[in-house]
Amino acid sequence: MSCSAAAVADTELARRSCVPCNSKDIHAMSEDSAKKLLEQVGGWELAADGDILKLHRAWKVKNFVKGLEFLQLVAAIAEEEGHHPDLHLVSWNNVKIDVWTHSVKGLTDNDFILAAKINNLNLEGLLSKKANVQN
Ligand SMILES: C[C@H](O)[C@H](O)[C@H]1CNC2=NC(N)=NC(=O)C2=N1
Repeated sequence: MSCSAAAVADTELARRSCVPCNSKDIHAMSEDSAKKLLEQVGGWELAADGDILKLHRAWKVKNFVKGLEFLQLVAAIAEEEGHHPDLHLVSWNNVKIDVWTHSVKGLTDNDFILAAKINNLNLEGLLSKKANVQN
């Protein structure tokens, strides 16, 4: 059985746990570091919000209720990890998620760990078949 490099890397990040964001040792990473880590979280892109770098991904879901189910799954991971993304359900069937570390106004490993864990969710039955290339 073959497995893509991205899928393997996703799993490595997904096995890690987020660390508390209020530590003094936590700093926003450079854009170059973020670009390197981005290769390990398929489907996510970097988005600059003013000076703040964020991770962004969008999915098209079957309907509004399936979108809410999706967000509940993400919320459970966020609570487990103590790291919380910005969640959007837009125009009834578009789930959009931004992940960033509020305390440092930028990206940390926590954001990539969370993105990898979101990528590992089983979204069977939730996504629109037409519009999603990945997951
Ligand atoms: C104490 C605790 O780690 C912090 O309040 C957390 C909670 N969740 C968080 N989530 C995100 N995305 N960024 C934060 O800075 C953050 N802070």
